[in-house]
Amino acid sequence: MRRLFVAGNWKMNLLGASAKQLAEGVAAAVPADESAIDALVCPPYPYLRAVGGAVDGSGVQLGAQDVYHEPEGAFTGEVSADMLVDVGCGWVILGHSERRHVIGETDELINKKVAAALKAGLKVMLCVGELLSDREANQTEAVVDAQLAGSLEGVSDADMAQVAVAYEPVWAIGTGVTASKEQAESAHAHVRNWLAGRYNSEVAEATRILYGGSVKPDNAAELMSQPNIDGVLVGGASLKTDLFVPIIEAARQVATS
Ligand SMILES: O=C(CO)COP(=O)(O)O
Repeated sequence: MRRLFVAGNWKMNLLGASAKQLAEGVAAAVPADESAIDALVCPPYPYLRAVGGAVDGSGVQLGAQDVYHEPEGAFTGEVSADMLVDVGCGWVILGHSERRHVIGETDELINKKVAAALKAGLKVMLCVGELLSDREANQTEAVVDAQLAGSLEGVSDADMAQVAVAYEPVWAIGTGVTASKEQAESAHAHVRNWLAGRYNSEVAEATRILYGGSVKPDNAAELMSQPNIDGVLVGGASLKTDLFVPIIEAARQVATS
């Protein structure tokens, strides 16, 4: 049975005081002995330590939004996987559509980052998802397949225990347009099928596939009730305690119903 996973991607939002306050609010909703669900917050790099301190002793895990693949050296502005581990991160988001489409990251670069993160002991939340134009051209599955294949090149069956996939259709991110539960479930089932083909049925069954794209308290339970949707990666609604905590509660309700 896959454990439902609620993750917050704070993107480039908040400042020190508001980040700490939000983290405290989320921590208060997830006790250290939380048994039903997993919860994760991914603040910007400068606030990792403070947010890590605020969630320490709760059931909330800490993650970063990116990493660089080189271990150390003359890479101005970049942050290594060992640095993320050193400041208390357990997870890193990789391949987010904003990094693919705004910053211009390729599957090849994302693949190097995946390898570096896994080598350092970080768990990876690998994001994939199609543009609206891809969906309209009936290319959703081909695009997702290519992203998975490129990003997971060289990642072993055993490594996959440390990887979760987030399906985030780009047209649903920050737009208020959520994929319908049928659209999301269909894409998730496709990803699981891809995992079964590339790896095996055990890996496919065990890997968590999260949905991301305009998740809100009022659509979270419906999405997470789908058989292949194992959680949500939340952007905008993860920035407010009174939106993110109800999504955590929705997950708990689905998990225990
Ligand atoms: O990109 C996302 C999470 O990584 C989703 O963002 P929104 O929830 O703001 O649509």
